[in-house]
Amino acid sequence: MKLQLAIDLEDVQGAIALIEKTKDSIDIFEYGTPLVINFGLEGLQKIRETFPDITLLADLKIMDVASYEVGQAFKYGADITTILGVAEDQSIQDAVKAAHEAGKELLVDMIGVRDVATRAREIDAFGADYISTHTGYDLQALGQDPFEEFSVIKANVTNTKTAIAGGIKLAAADEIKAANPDLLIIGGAIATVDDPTAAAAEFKKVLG
Ligand SMILES: O=C(CO)[C@H](O)[C@H](O)COP(=O)(O)O
Repeated sequence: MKLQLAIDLEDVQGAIALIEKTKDSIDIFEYGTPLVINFGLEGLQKIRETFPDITLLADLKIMDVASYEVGQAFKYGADITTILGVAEDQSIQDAVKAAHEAGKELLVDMIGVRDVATRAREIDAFGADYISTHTGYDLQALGQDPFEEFSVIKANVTNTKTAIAGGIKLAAADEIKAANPDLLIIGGAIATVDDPTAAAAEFKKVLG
């Protein structure tokens, strides 16, 4: 199981400091959607220049103009970018093609998808690299978590690697182990605690 740290609530210097503190324990660093909105892809580029060798995911949550936007993520230093599962089939197919032609990877975020089983089978057939269940902050606030939907996704894909995200804490270690995703995406439980180095190391020790 790979561990991805989602960096959502920092500025670019804060993101750099967080990467420095956690890089011994983290496999993939996510330049989160709020950073994309606040600092653009120039912020991503600065992180890439600072850390040439880390694996970087740009969480663009693409909805349209897929080939162009996927290309921009990679031009500014990403190794992986994201498109929404609710986007048009054509957009997801274009995004997969653009990512693979660039020798990079695409993650499909299933946030907001209603018929998860059917869409998971379709995403699998499109050849995406990762498919992620994602309980967003707005539903986390209502007490929801991603584990039930994750099991539906896992049961409906054969080739696509699975990822899980949405308010996950280390207290859920047993559920995480049972779910056994290829990629575990953690934001606040590492990024917003007093000692991110220790929190990341603990996740790696228990689950990595
Ligand atoms: O994509 C996101 C929000 O849209 C977050 O990066 C993702 O939910 C992981 O963060 P957290 O563990 O804090 O929920």
